[in-house]
Amino acid sequence: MDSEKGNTIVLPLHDPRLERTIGQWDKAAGEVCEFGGATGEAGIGVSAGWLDDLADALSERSWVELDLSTRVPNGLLQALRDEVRILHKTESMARAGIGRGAELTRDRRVRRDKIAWLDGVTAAQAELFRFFEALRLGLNQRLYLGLKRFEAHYATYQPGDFYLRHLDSFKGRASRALSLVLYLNEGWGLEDGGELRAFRAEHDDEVVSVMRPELGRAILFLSEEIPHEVLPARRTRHSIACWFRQDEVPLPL
Ligand SMILES: O=C(O)CCC(=O)C(=O)O
Ligand SMILES: [Fe+2]
Repeated sequence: MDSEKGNTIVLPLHDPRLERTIGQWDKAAGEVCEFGGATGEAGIGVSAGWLDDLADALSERSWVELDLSTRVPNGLLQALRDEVRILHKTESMARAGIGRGAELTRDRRVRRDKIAWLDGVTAAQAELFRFFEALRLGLNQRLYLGLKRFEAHYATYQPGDFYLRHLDSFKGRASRALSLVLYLNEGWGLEDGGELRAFRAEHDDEVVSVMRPELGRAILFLSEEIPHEVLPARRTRHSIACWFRQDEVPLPL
């Protein structure tokens, strides 16, 4: 049992901006749209060519930076940002831990963010989950990762909050295989800090990517390969972290 999940609050938001997003997935997808939405009515902006590019980048260097603002409708990004803001303002987010279940520890020396798990119930989350599912299926076909499911949480870092260098998964656990972080902050400047720094590999100090957590930007990386850290934020910083997992039932990290 994941004690963190008990703190999730679901807000039944109706957001008219989302209605405009139906059909925009197709537009964003370009010529080929591989997967329909769960109900079949809305195509998703995940084209075969784009999946090929992602798979190539992941197999060559284990990470890839993405600008999802050209693929994910802007109304959806804004609706997700509004959800996390409401969760934060209503103090509905719980202090994040490290590990799971019996191994869960909340060590403020390591990470200071607050989180709320997504359950896909609001319209915005349901749409985002269709996008994650299309990614899962498309990358499984190309990389044989055996991704069985995904889990995702909102995270909020307040000024001064950080997350020290870590791996999202330990080798051989067959749990979290692929990490995706999607950022939800408009007008994030260099002076705002809070960058994600990704390193080449364990025991390697070479920085391979520095991400400013701007709305719609995202990074995808192999959970067991790429150590990363969140530098101290100087402004409230919102994001969604998603992990594609190889286990059918939740196991510790
Ligand atoms: O928010 C980020 O940039 C990364 C967060 C992270 O590394 C994590 O939650 O495991
Ligand atoms: Fe991480």
